[in-house]
Amino acid sequence: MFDGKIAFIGAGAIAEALVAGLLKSEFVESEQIVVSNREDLGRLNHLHLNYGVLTTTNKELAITGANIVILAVKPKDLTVTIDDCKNFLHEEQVIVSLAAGVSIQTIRNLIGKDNLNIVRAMPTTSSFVLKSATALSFDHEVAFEKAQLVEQLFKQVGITAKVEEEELHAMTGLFGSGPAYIYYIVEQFERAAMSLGVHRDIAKPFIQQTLVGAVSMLQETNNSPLTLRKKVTSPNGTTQAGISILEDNEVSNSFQRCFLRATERSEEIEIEYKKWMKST
Ligand SMILES: NC(=O)C1=CN([C@@H]2O[C@H](COP(=O)(O)OP(=O)(O)OC[C@H]3O[C@@H](n4cnc5c(N)ncnc54)[C@H](O)[C@@H]3O)[C@@H](O)[C@H]2O)C=CC1
Ligand SMILES: O=C(O)[C@@H]1CCC=N1
Repeated sequence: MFDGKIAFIGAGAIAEALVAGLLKSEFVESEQIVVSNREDLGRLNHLHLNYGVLTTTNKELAITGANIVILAVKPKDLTVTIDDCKNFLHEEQVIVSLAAGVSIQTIRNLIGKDNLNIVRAMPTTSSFVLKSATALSFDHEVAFEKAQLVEQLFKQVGITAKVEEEELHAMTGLFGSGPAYIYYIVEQFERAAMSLGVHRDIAKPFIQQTLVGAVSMLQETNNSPLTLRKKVTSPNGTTQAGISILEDNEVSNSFQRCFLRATERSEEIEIEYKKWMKST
């Protein structure tokens, strides 16, 4: 149990997933969380009504007294957001940026103060159900106990790994975006089930059980995905026929290109920011 205050700046999808997860884990109580965003009062009301957290559009109110400040805005909004927040940020706090691709150095420059504790975290929306896989990267200046606190926080909502900052690009392209790739596959199952005449009420639990079953097999047997796939695939059977279509269409290459492109996009965001910083 944490007895301090957490401020979220940005009230979108990932902020909600983290708020829900942290409350579910009982790491904090709702009065210890304050969520702020620019102007969307509907969004703040939603969070207040559903989670009981404090909400405000006033960033000074949100940040004052907070031990942990989580920047949960899109990379494109980070500059303006930090500009609004920087007067209230100080070295006693730990500042956690969730923004894909924006480096610690850039964040430090935007805030324009020394001795800040800056951490980058790349959680997933599965924080909502305490199943995030969160990559963490710590600035060398982060005090030991602050680093521990951040790690403890993200461990409440899933698993964590500490990585070098350069590795965050790949961790973002693979795992930050990861749930979306899985949902995309589920969408394909749903489409096919519908067109093949499987009733929606049956298809939905069957698709979910197929995913859960496969994940449990990976977790609970010591078998590789290839071994497990081979056990499903009978010679000249249905699975082989299905997989042959994926292979004919180079779906494996498409997946590799997808992960690479997502990783590159994170790198591009970093470069775009650095260029922009130089030009101002
Ligand atoms: N959605 C996801 O699965 C993940 C997102 N992230 C990162 O988290 C950040 C937020 O992503 P989402 O929650 O998906 O975005 P979102 O668009 O759902 O939410 C962004 C929030 O920021 C607020 N905002 C925008 N400008 C602001 C300002 N000047 N001051 C205060 N609030 C402002 C918006 O009102 C909105 O509530 C992004 O940088 C993204 O890279 C990281 C990991 C996973
Ligand atoms: O799509 C994005 O840019 C963010 C980062 C990882 C997940 N969502």
